[in-house]
Amino acid sequence: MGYTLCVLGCGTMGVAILSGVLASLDARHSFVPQPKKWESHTPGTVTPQTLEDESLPSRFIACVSREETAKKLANAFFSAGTLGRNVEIVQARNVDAARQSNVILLCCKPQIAQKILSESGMKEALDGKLLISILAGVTIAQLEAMVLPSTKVVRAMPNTPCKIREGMTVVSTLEPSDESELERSIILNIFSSIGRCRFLEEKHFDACTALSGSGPAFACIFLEAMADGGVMMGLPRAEALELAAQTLQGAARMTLQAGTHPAQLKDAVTTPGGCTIAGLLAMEDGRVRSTIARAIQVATERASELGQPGKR
Ligand SMILES: NC(=O)C1=CN([C@@H]2O[C@H](COP(=O)(O)OP(=O)(O)OC[C@H]3O[C@@H](n4cnc5c(N)ncnc54)[C@H](OP(=O)(O)O)[C@@H]3O)[C@@H](O)[C@H]2O)C=CC1
Ligand SMILES: O=C(O)[C@@H]1CCC=N1
Repeated sequence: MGYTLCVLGCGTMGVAILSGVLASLDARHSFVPQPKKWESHTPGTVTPQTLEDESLPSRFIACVSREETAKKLANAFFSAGTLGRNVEIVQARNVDAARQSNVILLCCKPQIAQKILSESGMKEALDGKLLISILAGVTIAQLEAMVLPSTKVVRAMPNTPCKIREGMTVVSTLEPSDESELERSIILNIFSSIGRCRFLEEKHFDACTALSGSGPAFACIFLEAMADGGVMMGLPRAEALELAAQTLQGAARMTLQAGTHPAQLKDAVTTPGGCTIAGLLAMEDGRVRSTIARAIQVATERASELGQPGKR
């Protein structure tokens, strides 16, 4: 049982998603399976058990255009050592790969989508299938214009931490229908196995692209700057990075797990007349909040241009 998952354009994000999904399947299968209870099953109906089986990938195809990239991918997945779940790496054979697959994850650069989706035979290869696009700025309407009406197009905006199963993915909302039950399950199985996943209306996608898609880069600037400060004050570089990274992770987890508001967290650290308030005032003097918020604004505006041929 299980379906074939094809990654069309398997670069940084394709590898991150596939690696995370393979690791999650390994984790799932490392448990000793419990004997399943017999349950009545009317043919044609979808029980939770069959839904689960059908919504898990069991075969993986990764597509690239260059031989050099294919070789790099083979090494990456070989060294990942996933429990015998091989990834078939194909070069310049997108249509054939899509034909053999049930779910297609479009992970190429936004400007390559038109070229890949208009390859001879691609429309037919995608007929009746689920196409999940992670492309920044390319809308569902634009993608639907490139495929047959029978292809179900969904957008997702993941981020690089998917690779270690700490990702954040936003998926475009699905209209409730019988078919969307299995699609929802497939999408959730992919993205919630590699981090957090939530559905949001497509109108929010450019903002999500900037905030969580680009966000790891912004967070790394903050992380590096904190570590630099520690180095300036004499801490060894490696320890300074460890302290900064774990501190950011701790603060983020307190917000996510305990639901504590960041302002409350900040106030709890800030002893009156102490060193934290001295540091906070220095940050405010540097307009750190508006700088960070403006970065998200500018990145959102740029994301909206990435689907427009004249502005890429
Ligand atoms: N990077 C990120 O953090 C995020 C990126 N995104 C989105 O994900 C998409 C991919 O980004 P990213 O992974 O960084 O990009 P990469 O450049 O790393 O990956 C693109 C991949 O597409 C392949 N490719 C190019 N042309 C073709 C073709 N004709 N047929 C098949 N494969 C092809 C390339 O292979 P080859 O080298 O062989 O050409 C490469 O492996 C973008 O649309 C981006 O907007 C979304 C969220 C986060
Ligand atoms: O920089 C970009 O365009 C992509 C989209 C989100 C993260 N990287």
